[in-house]
Amino acid sequence: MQVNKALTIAGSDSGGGAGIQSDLKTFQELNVYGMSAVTAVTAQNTRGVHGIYPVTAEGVTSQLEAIGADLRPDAVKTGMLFNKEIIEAAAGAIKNFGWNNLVVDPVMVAKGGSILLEEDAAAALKEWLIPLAKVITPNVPEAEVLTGMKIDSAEKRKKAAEILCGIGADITVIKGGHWNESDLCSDLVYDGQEFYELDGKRVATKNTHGTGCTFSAAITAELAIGKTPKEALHTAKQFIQAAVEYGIEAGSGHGPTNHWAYRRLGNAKR
Ligand SMILES: Nc1ncnc2c1ncn2[C@@H]1O[C@H](COP(=O)(O)OP(=O)(O)O)[C@@H](O)[C@H]1O
Ligand SMILES: Cc1ncc(COP(=O)(O)OP(=O)(O)O)c(N)n1
Repeated sequence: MQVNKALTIAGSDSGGGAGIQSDLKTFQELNVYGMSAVTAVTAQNTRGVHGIYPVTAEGVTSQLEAIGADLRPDAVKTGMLFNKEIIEAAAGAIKNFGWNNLVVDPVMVAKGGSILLEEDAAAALKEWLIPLAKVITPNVPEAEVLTGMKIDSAEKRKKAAEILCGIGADITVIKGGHWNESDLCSDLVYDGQEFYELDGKRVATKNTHGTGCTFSAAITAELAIGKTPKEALHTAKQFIQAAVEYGIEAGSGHGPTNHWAYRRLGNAKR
């Protein structure tokens, strides 16, 4: 049986709600075979991050070379990369293997405030990784770090998206989870030519652990099966909306999103 394949280059979340665990569950739900290169092991639960154990850059390169030598991912995403050595290793392999169906989720800080990207590594993201990206998916605080501007109005959100496409991303999505728009939770898209919104309803819930990982993994899965970026973004937004609406009550902190809600609700068109 021929299947489409997607690769996540990201950190492990022992709690299962974010990171590679979230990405692989999302790939599976969207009928895509999932592969992973682990960048860091985190000791994490719904209450927060208790420890971070990075993999060496050599270890990351080795995983990527093993995948690249044998399996051909149809799309690739990056999540938590933790430091500039790992960013360089990931960008090098992505370039060498010509993995140009690339989604970059520039993960920086976990809910609860733990640092998932060292401070001096944001420049490496801009220099080495973002120029390779088909889609980049910062939340508002991440877009602020990457652009160096405060985003406190709709105009500034657009300006930031233009700057990020200027750095080299084909498409920038500035996500709306941290953007206070009353009962809306829409994400702004800029494709270098036009702006549009992925419309969503804000769900009043604490169970939002892993929203960004799940959303970017859904985009990656859809690109892997050959959807256009616009189609992939549309489906990913429906996927995350369902995953948040039916968020899972687990643990005493921020529970995870529900990866199977989209399929169980009968939204899957395939
Ligand atoms: N409370 C919510 N209700 C509905 N959608 C949400 C909610 N919070 C986040 N989302 C959606 O989840 C996705 C991830 O957004 P965000 O939470 O901003 O990312 P991150 O997890 O990287 O901080 C976006 O599509 C966003 O609109
Ligand atoms: C291992 C790991 N990777 C990424 C994150 C951040 O995930 P995100 O989807 O932004 O969700 P929150 O942490 O904000 O809930 C993570 N926590 N762990």
